[in-house]
Amino acid sequence: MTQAIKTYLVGGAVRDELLGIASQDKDYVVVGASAKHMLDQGYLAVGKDFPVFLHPKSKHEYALARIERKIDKGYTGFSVEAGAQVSLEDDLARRDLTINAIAKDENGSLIDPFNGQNDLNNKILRHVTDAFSEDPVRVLRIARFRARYGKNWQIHPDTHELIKQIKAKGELEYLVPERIWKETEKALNEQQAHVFFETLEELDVLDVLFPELAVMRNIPQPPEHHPEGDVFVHTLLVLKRACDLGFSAATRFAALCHDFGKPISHAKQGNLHNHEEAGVPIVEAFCERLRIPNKLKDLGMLTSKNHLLSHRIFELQAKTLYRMIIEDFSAVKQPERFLQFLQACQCDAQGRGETLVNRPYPQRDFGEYLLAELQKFDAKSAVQEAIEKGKNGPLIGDWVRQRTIACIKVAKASYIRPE
Ligand SMILES: Nc1ccn([C@@H]2O[C@H](COP(=O)(O)OP(=O)(O)OP(=O)(O)O)[C@@H](O)[C@H]2O)c(=O)n1
Repeated sequence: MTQAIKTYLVGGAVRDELLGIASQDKDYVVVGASAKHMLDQGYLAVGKDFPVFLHPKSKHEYALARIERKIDKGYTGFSVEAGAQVSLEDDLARRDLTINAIAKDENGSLIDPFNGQNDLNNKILRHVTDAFSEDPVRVLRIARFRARYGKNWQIHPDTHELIKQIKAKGELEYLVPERIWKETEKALNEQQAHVFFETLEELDVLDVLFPELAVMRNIPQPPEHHPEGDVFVHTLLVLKRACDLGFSAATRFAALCHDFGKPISHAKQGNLHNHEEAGVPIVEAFCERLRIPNKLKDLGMLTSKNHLLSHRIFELQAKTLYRMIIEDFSAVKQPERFLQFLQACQCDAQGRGETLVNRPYPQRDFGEYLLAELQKFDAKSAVQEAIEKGKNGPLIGDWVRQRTIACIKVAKASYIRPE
C-alpha cells in the first residue's frame, strides 16, 4: 500500500517536550518515502545499518519508517525492512518504551498508539512490544532513564518479566563493550547516576553486566566505620554523594571503583586489609573489558590504590605524600585528576548513611593546599641548583626529589587547619 509522504517528530524529543524538558536531539521518521526520494530532496545518507538521512540545513536526523526483525544473536543480527510501505505504527511498534513511541505530526497532533502519554503521566517504563528483546541495550536504557527521571518511575512488571527472559536466553552476553560503556557513561552524567546501578541490581542483571559490583553484595564491613551496610550499599552511597555534590562524571567514576578490591580481599583473608592495592588490577581489567578511556582507567586505579592515604593525609610523612601526589598522580602536571581523586575520597568518607553524610572532610582542603604549594615549587631552579653543585645523571633527579619533599615539609608545617 502506498502512503502519502509524511514526516513525524518521534522518540526522545516528543517525550521530553511532554515532560517539559528541553531536548537537544530531534529525530524524525518519514513514512511513504523511498531512499531515492530522500536523496533527490537533498538529504544526506548517514545510516550504515539503517536508512537514516541528515536534513541538508538543520542536520536533524530523518529515518525512513522501518521494521526490524531479529534473525540472529547480537547487535548485527537484524534484517531491516524500510520503505514506502512501512507504516508509522509499524515503526513505533519496534521501539523500546511506550514513552519513546509517541509521534507528533506537522500540525502538532500526537499519534500515540501504545498509550505512551498515560505511562508518562503515571511514570511507568513499559516496553512497547516483544520487539524490545531484540536489542538488549534497552535494559541499560531503562536503568538510565530511571537515573534521569528518578526512582519513583516504576518498571512495568511485564517489562521486568521480559528482561528476565532476555537474561535467561543469554542475550545480555552479546552486548558489545562499547554499547555498555556508552550507556554507562551517559548514566554517570545523569542527576542520580547511582539509580542506574540500583536499577540493574533490581532487574537482576548486574552479575552479567557489572560483575565487579554484583560481588560487593553481602560483603560485610566493620560497622563502626560503615554503619550503612555492605560494600554494595556503601559504593552506591559514595556515588550518590558525588552526584549530590554535583561532581563530574570522572569523579563519579572514581567513586564507583574505589572499593573494587574489597570482595577479593574478603574472599582471600576474611577481612578488607589492603583492598586498595587488591582493587587496582580489578579496576584495570574492568576498564579494559568495557574499553573505558585510559584517562578514567588511570583515575580509577589511582583512586583504588590511594584512597585510604587521603583519609590519613594529616598523618602522612612528606615522603609518602611525595609518592602519592607526585609519583602516582603527577599532580603538578595533571592537577585535575588529583582534585577528582580528593573529591571521590570525600564522597567515600561521607557515603556512609545519614549520620555521616555531612561530616567534614578537611583532608580534601589539605590535599588541595599541598598541590597549590607544589605548583609554586620551582623545579627548574632546583635542577639548576643541582648542576651548580656538580651533580649529574640520576643525582640531579634525586636532588630535585629531595627539594620537593622539603617543600612538602614546609607546606605541612605552615598549614593552618580551618576550625
Ligand atoms: N536501543 C534503542 C535506541 C533507541 N530507540 C528509539 O529511538 C529513539 C531515539 O533514540 P536516542 O536518541 O538514542 O535516545 P532518546 O530516547 O532520544 O534518549 P536520550 O534523551 O537519552 O537521547 C528512542 O526514543 C526510541 O524510540 C529504541 O527503540 N531502542
